[in-house]
Amino acid sequence: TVKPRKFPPGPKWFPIVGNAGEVNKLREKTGYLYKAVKELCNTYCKDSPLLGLKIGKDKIVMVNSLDANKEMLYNEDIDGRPKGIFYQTRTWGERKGVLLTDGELWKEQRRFLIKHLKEFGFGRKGMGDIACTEASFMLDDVANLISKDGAKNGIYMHNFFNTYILNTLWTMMAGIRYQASDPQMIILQDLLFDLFRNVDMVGALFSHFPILATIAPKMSGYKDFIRTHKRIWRFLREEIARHKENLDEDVDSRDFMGVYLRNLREHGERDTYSEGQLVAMCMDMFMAGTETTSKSMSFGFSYLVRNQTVQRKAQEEIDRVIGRNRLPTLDDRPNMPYNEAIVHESVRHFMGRTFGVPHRALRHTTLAGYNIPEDTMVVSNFTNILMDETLFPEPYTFQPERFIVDGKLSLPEHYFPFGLSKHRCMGDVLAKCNIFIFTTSMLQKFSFLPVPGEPLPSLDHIDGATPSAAPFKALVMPRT
Ligand code: HEM
Repeated sequence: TVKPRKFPPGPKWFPIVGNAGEVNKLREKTGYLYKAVKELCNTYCKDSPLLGLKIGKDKIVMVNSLDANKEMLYNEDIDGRPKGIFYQTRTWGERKGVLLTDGELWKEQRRFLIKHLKEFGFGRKGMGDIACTEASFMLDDVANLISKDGAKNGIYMHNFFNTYILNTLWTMMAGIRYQASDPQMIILQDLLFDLFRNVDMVGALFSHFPILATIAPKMSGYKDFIRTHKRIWRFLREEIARHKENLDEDVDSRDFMGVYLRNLREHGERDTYSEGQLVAMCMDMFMAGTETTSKSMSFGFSYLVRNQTVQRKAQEEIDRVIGRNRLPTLDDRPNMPYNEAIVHESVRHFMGRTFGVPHRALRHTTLAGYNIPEDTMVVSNFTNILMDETLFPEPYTFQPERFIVDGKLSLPEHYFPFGLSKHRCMGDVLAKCNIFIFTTSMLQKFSFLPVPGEPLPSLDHIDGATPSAAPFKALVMPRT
């Protein structure tokens, strides 16, 4: 309960629980974790860019200003990822993967993943082709949906993109795509939904209070966490086994599983390379790459339905640059600053309602003049940057124009929703490619209108491990 010397300001720490009670109360009152943090900042750190908390066993520092975030992201002493039951149990008690690891394993495996995805998946052509193929399937599905009678009442859009985003990732990882109605797709979506439920950006109840995993496994979320992870490990291991069986025949297959397994067969399990590591990396790609992208798109579309002027401008650019006779490709992107700006504005609205992936102080260090003890969790509060009205005027409106200067796309240096420096997002290129291809393909073929007699999509969102646009429908009309 005694705060370390010069620890960032924040509420008083109570024995055992720390500030868990106060944070929870505020979260319940405001409905959102980011609003709870904002209220605490207003009370305790008017003159400080940092808020210092303790939740159960964890010391947590929220980084609230632009400058302090840059300082933190470039400080190598804060390049760790949190340790503990939550972060290890997800990978059967060992630290594996690339999203929540640090040290040699993270460095080596991050390098491998980036190199091979560049060659086979993230390379412009491979990635663009996968997105375009998936977009065609998506357009067919929309056409089928709106040919049905019920479509007159609008189509739910807030989770519409999940299937297609998931397919682009799964194609790169395992060379597989599923129809939206395929039982495997339904299982996969269900697994991911469970994976995100009951956790937030800084962990779960049992990670702050590990004793609860033993004495109250159900109530603390531990039991569900284990159950869901066992299911996802099984799902991935089954696919890995299938890949292993076909490794000799599929010599040309370029998916990540094949590449990793061939590497293991050639050099054996060694250093940081293992089949378990492959399972963990696939899980990380799902966790980091699916909801982030599809939810950015649903925020984007909720605003496009609200703001028909933006939609019309995007369609004018699509008609002018591409026309109606062929689908958009990545080659069109440099000629379409307005649509590209829509991509960035969609991502801003998503990240502007959440926190970054937590870092951990690897050793005692300082940040913005405060002491940060070893093992403190340090978290970027993206709301304070991406929704700051001095940096992004009228932040809760959707204005692609804010990213356009003299007719060209121009991103300010305070726009870094994918992070900065060594832990920078590994999927930003893929995310931007998918959002561009999917959004322009949809807007080329269809218009998305408010449903007559129903309210416009709400500006409120649903809190969770990642924020979701509130459920909304659009009346989808083919463009003539
Ligand atoms: C709109 C979509 C996305 C956003 C806004 C986003 C944002 C971020 C952010 C803020 C981080 C943390 C950076 C840090 O800790 O300093 C991150 C890390 C990461 N992202 Fe993304 N991401 C997106 C899509 C993706 C996709 C599609 C993939 C994979 C295919 C992906 C894979 C990763 C991985 C593996 C990391 C961990 C990197 C590391 O620690 O070295 N992300 N992302």
